Amino acid sequence: MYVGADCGTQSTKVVVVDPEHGRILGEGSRPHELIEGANGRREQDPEAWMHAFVEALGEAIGQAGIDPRAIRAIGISGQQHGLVALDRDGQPVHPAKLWCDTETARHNSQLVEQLGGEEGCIERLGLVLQTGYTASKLAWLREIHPDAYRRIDSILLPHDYLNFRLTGEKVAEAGDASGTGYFDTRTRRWREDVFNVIAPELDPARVLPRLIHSRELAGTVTPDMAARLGLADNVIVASGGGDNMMGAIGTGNIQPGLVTVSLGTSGTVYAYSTEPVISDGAMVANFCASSDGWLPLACTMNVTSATTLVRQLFGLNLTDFGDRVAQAPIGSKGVTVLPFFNGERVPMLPHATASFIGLDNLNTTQANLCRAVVEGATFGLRYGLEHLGDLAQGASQIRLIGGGARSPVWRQIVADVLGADVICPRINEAAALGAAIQAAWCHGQVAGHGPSLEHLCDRLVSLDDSTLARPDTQNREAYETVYRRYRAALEERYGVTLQTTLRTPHTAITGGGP
Ligand SMILES: Nc1ncnc2c1ncn2[C@@H]1O[C@H](COP(=O)(O)OP(=O)(O)O)[C@@H](O)[C@H]1O
Ligand SMILES: O=C(CO)[C@@H](O)[C@H](O)COP(=O)(O)O
Repeated sequence: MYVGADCGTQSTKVVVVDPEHGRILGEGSRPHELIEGANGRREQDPEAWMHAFVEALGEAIGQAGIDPRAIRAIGISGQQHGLVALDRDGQPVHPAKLWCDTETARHNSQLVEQLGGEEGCIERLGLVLQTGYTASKLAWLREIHPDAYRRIDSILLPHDYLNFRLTGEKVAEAGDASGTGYFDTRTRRWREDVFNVIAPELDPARVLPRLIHSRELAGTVTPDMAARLGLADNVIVASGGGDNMMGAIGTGNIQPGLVTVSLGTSGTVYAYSTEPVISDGAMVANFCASSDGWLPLACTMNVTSATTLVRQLFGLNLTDFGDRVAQAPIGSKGVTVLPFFNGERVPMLPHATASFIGLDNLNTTQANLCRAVVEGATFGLRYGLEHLGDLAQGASQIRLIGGGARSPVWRQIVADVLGADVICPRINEAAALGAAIQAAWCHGQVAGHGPSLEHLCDRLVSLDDSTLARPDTQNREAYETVYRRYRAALEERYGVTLQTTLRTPHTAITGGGP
């Protein structure tokens, strides 16, 4: 049996799988609290992740009805980019600053400038630094909390931290390391020179974790932790990876031709590539996959975070919210929402706020506002998809994951807006499943005779035909007009247009929206 856990922004989800029989045996989840403050501060206590993991694991094992001593390996997936800075006793020097924190926008702009602008970033890192990435969080800590900064002994990402708590080892792999901003995503190596620009007082050779391949072990569960979790001795902990990298594995997106879209707290759209992809701008991040290869990705910051705000404003539960969305027509009777409640990454507007545009005395209804926020969040993903150009446009199918994918009406909106067949895996918690699959892969690699990752994905990633949504021709046409309205609002309010060129060593792809 193998365990996969995904430490998302809102909760940690755990699955227990039996790859031999291709079965998911149990699932569990526990929420985490978000510490929010002025100026875009969004932080979490790393201890809360550990607590949630332990509780969710207990629930998943209980549901599976298995003896925990039958578990062979664990894989951890985690929200990307969070800064977990530890002192020499392994204690956080400050709460973890998260991917969705925009307090560090100024520090990010300064770093981009110091590195020679967007071109300089691409030359050194293979991508352009964004406010959400780890780098500016470290620069912020250095300036705002110098005492905490001085106590830094090691720097980890959220999933690296959970690996450390389980094994006592401080390691990192390329997928999640891609989002730090001090890692070259083409050569899959730390960029010590860039790290020195961000944190000149810290020695990267000492504070950065050792890099391992994603098929390698992070370590084995320590005896104390094994006793706490009821596990057998020497349970393996796989390298794990960022939640999007694990979502790719958990949706079988490990070779070119598929697109995965996640409707989580963030929205992400990504496609596997066998080569690094170089964008001439910041919209597409040339991240590495947590298997082999690369995972060019566009991330928007306001998906279920935005829909939840509107849903809660009207005091609706998820079912009633879905009903309201279904009651309104396409285009929400002229209401356009730019849902940038948290600021935004794609397009790069860290200081933006949300806008409700076109409200009048007839269209200001719960149904129109609920639908408009869902449409706005989905348009953001289309904008991201357009930046992925041919990498995404040739895709045969979109595999839809994340909490929002549970909504049938939203699935149809995604199919109509993105213009492709949309289907969900049977297991909604695809990142946790991907982590379990990676754990089984890694376990096999250590034994020297394990199944390939492709084989494991074939066995464990199954699609739920009842979730299939196909684009409807009339709806698509209607959405072209509504999407143009959204883009016009984006341009008018923020001067944002779509212009990007993606390159691999062999191709040049120009993305172009209407
Ligand atoms: N049927 C649904 N319709 C819309 N949103 C939903 C639905 N089910 C769950 N969600 C939302 O999904 C979010 C959780 O998604 P998840 O992918 O687990 O997030 P994360 O990984 O970022 O913690 C919550 O905000 C929840 O309200
Ligand atoms: O920052 C990114 C991707 O670059 C986000 O996708 C985070 O990885 C958070 O994911 P969710 O909690 O929304 O799953």
